[in-house]
Amino acid sequence: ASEVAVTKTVSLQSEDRECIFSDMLQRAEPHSGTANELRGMVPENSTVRCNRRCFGLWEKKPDGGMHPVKQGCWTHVGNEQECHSDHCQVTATASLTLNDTDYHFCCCSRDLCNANFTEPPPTAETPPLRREETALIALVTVAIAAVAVVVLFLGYRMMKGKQKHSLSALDVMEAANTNTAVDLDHLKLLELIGRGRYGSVFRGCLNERCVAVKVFSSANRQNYANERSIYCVPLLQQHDNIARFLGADERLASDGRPEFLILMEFYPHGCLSRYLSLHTVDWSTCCRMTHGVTRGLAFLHTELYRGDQYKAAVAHRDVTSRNVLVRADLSCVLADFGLSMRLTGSLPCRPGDDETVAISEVGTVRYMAPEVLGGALNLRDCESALKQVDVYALGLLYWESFRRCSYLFPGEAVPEYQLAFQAELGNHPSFEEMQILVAREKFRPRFPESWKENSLALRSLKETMEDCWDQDAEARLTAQCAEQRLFELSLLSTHTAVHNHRNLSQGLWPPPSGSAPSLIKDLQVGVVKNLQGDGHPAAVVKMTTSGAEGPERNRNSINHERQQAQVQVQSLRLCPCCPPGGALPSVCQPLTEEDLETQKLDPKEVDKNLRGSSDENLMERSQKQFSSSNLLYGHILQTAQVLFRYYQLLYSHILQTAQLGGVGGVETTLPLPKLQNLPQRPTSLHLLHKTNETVSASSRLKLGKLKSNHRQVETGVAKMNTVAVATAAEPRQVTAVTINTSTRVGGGDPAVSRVHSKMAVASSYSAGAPALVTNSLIGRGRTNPAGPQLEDEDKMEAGEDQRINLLNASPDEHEPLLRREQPPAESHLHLLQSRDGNMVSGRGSNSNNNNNRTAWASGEERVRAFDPQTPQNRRGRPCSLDLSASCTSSDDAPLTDDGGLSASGEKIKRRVKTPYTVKKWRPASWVVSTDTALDPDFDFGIPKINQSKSSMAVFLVGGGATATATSDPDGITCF
Ligand SMILES: Nc1ncnc2c1ncn2[C@@H]1O[C@H](COP(=O)(O)OP(=O)(O)OP(=O)(O)O)[C@@H](O)[C@H]1O
Repeated sequence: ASEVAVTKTVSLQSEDRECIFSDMLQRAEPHSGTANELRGMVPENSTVRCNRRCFGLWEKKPDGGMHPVKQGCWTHVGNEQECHSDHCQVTATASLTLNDTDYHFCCCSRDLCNANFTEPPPTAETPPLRREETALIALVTVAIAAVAVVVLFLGYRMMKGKQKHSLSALDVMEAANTNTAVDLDHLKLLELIGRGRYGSVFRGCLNERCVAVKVFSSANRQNYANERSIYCVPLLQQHDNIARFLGADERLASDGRPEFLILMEFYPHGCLSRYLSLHTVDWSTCCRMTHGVTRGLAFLHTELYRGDQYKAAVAHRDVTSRNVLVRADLSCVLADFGLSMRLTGSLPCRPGDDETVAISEVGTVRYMAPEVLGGALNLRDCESALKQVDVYALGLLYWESFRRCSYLFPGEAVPEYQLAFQAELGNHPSFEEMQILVAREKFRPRFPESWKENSLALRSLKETMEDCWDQDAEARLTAQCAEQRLFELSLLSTHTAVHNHRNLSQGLWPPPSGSAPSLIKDLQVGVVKNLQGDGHPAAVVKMTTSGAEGPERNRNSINHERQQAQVQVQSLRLCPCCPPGGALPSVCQPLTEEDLETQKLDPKEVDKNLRGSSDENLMERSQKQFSSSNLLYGHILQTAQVLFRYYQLLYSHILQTAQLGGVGGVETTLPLPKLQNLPQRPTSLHLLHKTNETVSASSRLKLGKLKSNHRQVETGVAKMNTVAVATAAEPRQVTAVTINTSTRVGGGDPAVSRVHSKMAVASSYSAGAPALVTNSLIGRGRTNPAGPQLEDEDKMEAGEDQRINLLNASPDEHEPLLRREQPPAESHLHLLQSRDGNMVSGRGSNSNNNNNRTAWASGEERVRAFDPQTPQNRRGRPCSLDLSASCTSSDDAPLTDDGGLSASGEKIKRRVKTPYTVKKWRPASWVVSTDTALDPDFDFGIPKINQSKSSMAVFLVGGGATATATSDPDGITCF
C-alpha cells in the first residue's frame, strides 16, 4: 500500500506544472483559486503550481500592446487533447472581441509556458467574418458569376457566329460551285463600273475570267454579310434569274481597314435602268426582261424543299431597276440582296420592337410601297407584307420597262427612259415627298398618252401593272401571278394586239368579199392562239358584240388551232353582224392577211417559249411539279378548251345565222368539232378588250385618285364568262350580251337588232336548248385604280439630265435609305415554326396568296399558288389574264366531249359567279332564250327584268331544262 501511495505521489508530482499567475481583474492572490485550494498548492512568486495545464488571457490595448488579463491554472475539464502544447499558442477560436477589445487566450502544459503567448501560424483558420464582409463577398461573388455567365454567353454567340460564317463560306463554295481554288489573290480590279449605297462595283478579272466585284467598306459589313448569306440560300443559285454568285472574301484595304468583296458574274449590260436608258426594246424583249425579273422574284419568294435542302422564302426588299442586271442575251437576273430577308414560317416582326423598324424601314425610297411610306406595313403577317412590298416595286419596274418598248409607241418617238416618279419628284425624292404622293394621294406613274389605245396588249399590260401596285397591298398580285401574267403577255403578238386596233380605228379593213369569210372575229372575246398547227390556215372568229360604236371598239380575236380552224369554214367569209347582202358595217371588217399572219405562231418558237419560261432547270432535276410552265400550260389548255367550246358554239351560231339570213352557199348544218380535237398546246390566251375609253384625262385623274369602284366594276365584268347550258341539241344560234353597251345582234335591221340595255341577250335559235351564254363585257372606263394614268409627254422633262448617269451615279444614289444603322434585319428567321405553332406547310395567311411554299415532292403548294380559286389567292384576283380559264376552279370539270352542253347548274353558277376580283365583282346578267320567236315582252329581244345591282343572274328564257327559281319572270329561269 505504501508503494502505491508513493507511485501516486510521484505521478501527481510529475503532472504538476508551475504556471504564471496573475489576475488583473480581481487582484486575487494566487492561492485563492479554487483549484489551488483543492490541490492545496501554494503560489510562489506569482506563480502557481497547477495540475498539468496553464492558461493566459491577454487583451489588446488601444496602443496596440498586449497586456495579460488573467494567468494561472487551466482547470477546464474538456478535451484531454487540448492545451498539450509547450507554447501558449493563441487559436482563432480562442480569440474574441468584446466591447471593441480584442482578447487572446491560450493554454499550454509546460512550466511557466503561459508567461507569454504566441500568435497563431498564418495558415491557421481565419477569424469569422463580419456580416457586412460576408454580404460584400456574396455580392461580389454573384457579380462575378453574372459576368462570367455573360462572357460565356457572348463567347458562345461568337463561336456560333464564326461557325455560321464558316458554314456560309462552305455554302458559298458549294453554291457557286467553286472551291478554295478560287484565289482572290489573283483578282485584278480593272475599272469601276458602278457605285451603290453600300459599295462600289468593279469589273475585274480572276484567272482570266471576267467578273464583277462588289466592294463593301467595313462600315457596310452587315450588308455584305447579308448579301452573301442570301446568295448562299440553298437552291437559289440554281435559278436562272438570280444573279450568279462566285465567291466572297475579305481583305485589308490600303488604309489598313478591312473591306469585303463579293464576286459575281459580270453582266455586260449592267443594270436594267442603265440598259433601258440607252436602248429601246421590242415587245418580246421587254416581256422577256420583265418576265425574267418576275420569275426570279417569284422564285425568291417561294419556299422550297428539295430532298434535304430547304430554301426559305426570301423577300428582296429593294426591288428596283438598278438591282436587275442584264445578260448579253438581254435576259435579266435579280441582284443585290443586301437588304433581303429570309422569311420563314414564323412571323418575323413583332410590333413595337426594334427589329420591326429594321423590317419595315428599308428599301429605296422611290420604290417604297405606300404601306411602307405610311408606316402601315402589316406586321402581323410580315411574310406576306414584305412580298407585297416587292410586288409593288415590280409594278413600277414594269412601267419603267414598257415605257421603253418601241412597239407600244408605233409611229412615234419612244419617250426617254424615266425612273418611276421621276417626272413628278425628280432624281432625289425625299421620303416625305413620296409619302404624300404615293401613300396619301395614291398617285402612280402615268401611262403615256398613246397607251390610252385600248388594245389587248396595252390593256392587259396596264392592268397587270395596276394589279401590282395596288394601294391595297393584299389585293396585289403575287410574284407568281405576275410571272404568269408576264408570260401570257409575252405570248401576245403585239403586232396584232397593238396594230390591229389602229388599223381598225383607221378603217383600214378591206371591203367584204362576196364569199363567206373564213374569219370570224369576236371583237370582245380576245385571242386564242394554239400552238400546234398543221399548216392549215388559221381561222379567226370575228364577231361584233361590243356596244361601243366607231373605230374605238375593242378588237380581239379568237384564233383557234388550225385543225379546228379548218372546220369546214375555209370557204366561208362571213361577218356575222353584216346584213346579208347589205353593206358591211364599218365595225364589221374581216381580218387582213397581215393579221392572219400575225396570228400564226411558229409552233417551234412557241414551244421554245413555253419551255424557256418554265423552271426547267429545277424541274428537270427534281422531276417534280414545280414548273410554272406546267401549270401555265394547264391554265392555257383550260382556257383554250373553254374558248374553243365557245368558238364551236359561236361558229355554229354564225352558220345558223347565215343560214337563216339567207347567206347562200353555206351548209346549214355543220357538226361541232369535238373536244378531242382541242389543241394540245394553245399558244396564247384569251384576252379581253374593253371598249375604248372616252373619259378625259382629267376625269381619269379624278377616277384614279378616287380609286373608285368604277374600275372594280369593270375588272369585274371585263372578262368573258362562258356558260354552257343544257345538253340536248346542238346550238344553233347564240347571241350575246353586253352590259351597259349597245349591241348588234342578228342579221336584221341594225335599228332593231341594236340592243341598248343594261343587259344584253343572245337569242338562241336552237333545236330546243340554248347553248351558250356569254358575257363579254363591257363597260367603259379605265382600269388604273391608283392615279392619273395618262402621261402628258409634253410635260415630261426631256434631256440629258433625265437620263440616269450611266456608270457611277444613280438618280437615287443619295436617296435616304430609311434604315436605321443597325444590322439589316437578321434575316434568318425561325425556320419551320410559325408563331402560332404551325409548321411551314400549314400556316394560313388570312387569304393571302403570298405565302408560297412549294413542296418538291408533290408540287401541291405550287399548284395552289397558281390557282386563283384557292383561298391563298388574294381577293380572288386571278393570275391569268384570261378570266374564263384562270377563274375556273380546279374542280370545275372541263366541258364534256359531247359538245360541252352538260354543265350543271351548279357549275354554271360557280363559273359565272367566279369574279375577276371578288371584292370588285359587279353584277351582270345573261339571258338565253330558247325560243325562236322573240317574246313580245322583250324590248328589242331583251326581257324587262329588273336586274339586281348586287347580284348576278343567268336566265334561261323559255323552256329551259333547269328551273331553279319561282320568282323569275315568266318563262325565264334564273340560275
Ligand atoms: N454583276 C454585275 N455586272 C455588271 N454590272 C454590275 C454588276 N453588279 C452591279 N453592277 C453595276 O453596278 C451598279 C452598282 O451596283 P450596286 O449593286 O452596288 O448598287 P445599286 O444597286 O445601284 O445601288 P444599291 O446597292 O444602293 O441598291 C449597278 O447599278 C450596275 O450598273
